[in-house]
Amino acid sequence: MSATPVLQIDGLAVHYPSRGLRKPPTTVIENVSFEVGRAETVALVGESGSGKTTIGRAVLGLTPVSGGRVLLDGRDITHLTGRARRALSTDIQAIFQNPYGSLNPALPVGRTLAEPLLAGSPRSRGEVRDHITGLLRRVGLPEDAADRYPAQFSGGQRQRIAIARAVARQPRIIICDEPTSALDVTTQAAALDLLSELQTTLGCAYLFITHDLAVVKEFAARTLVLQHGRIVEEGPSTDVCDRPRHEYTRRLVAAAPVPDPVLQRKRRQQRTEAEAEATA
Ligand SMILES: Nc1ncnc2c1ncn2[C@@H]1O[C@H](COP(=O)(O)OP(=O)(O)OP(=O)(O)O)[C@@H](O)[C@H]1O
Repeated sequence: MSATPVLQIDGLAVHYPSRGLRKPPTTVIENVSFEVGRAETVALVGESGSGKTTIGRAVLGLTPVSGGRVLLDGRDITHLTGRARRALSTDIQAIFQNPYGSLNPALPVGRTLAEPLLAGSPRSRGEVRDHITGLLRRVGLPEDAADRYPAQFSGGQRQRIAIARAVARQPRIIICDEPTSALDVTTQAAALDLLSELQTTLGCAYLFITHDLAVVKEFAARTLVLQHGRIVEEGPSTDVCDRPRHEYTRRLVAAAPVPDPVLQRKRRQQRTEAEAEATA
């Protein structure tokens, strides 16, 4: 018997109100269904405006769902609000494109990282401090980073801080909405390596929203292609990237740079390890 997926999206629909009183709401997502397994990375690609971010926001409870269900470990979380929704932050986290906007500039990094920890079970100051030091080490930042402010870090370092915050309470799944697209190529590769490593050690799943097929192929086991709010193609990332069926993926593949084979091998190895641990 196969294990319950971490995330199940079943017939999801999202409508936004249209401008103008007489106009019916605009359908942005229609009848979208997919699953994400434990320690699995599923990529969500599609042209701008196809609804990728809206799906991520619906999972995070930031956008109201007008139809269908969102299940976390088999539990229906579609319409949870208030305290019940906040309690889910242990299990679902997000990393967004812009590390500049997603960290509070007025708080030292240590305080930002302490927030999710303090929101969980009670801990002493010493325990929190130790945990923060461990998190910073894990994402490759020095201990004294805790006392500095976001403005004192580079874009790549800030994204590492955002990743540290997302993994602080070992969530079941992280919604990654173009987490590397604001970074240069080297920093992007380092951030993806970090996410892979964390998946191997922590076993968290990723729903990875991106426009970058090279990233998809290296990082995600499966890929969903979205167009006008519907899934138009889905399968193992190698199939979607090597034998694209849809016009959008064909165009993307034609425009994608040739991926680095060494990096690809490393990512495949990490994925296999994470999957083996998840099924052990
Ligand atoms: N708050 C909102 N109110 C009304 N319409 C919205 C709102 N947010 C998004 N939309 C519309 O929903 C559609 C999907 O937007 P979404 O941001 O999910 O697309 P996307 O695939 O993530 O695009 P991109 O790749 O450019 O980030 C777009 O047509 C957008 O204009």
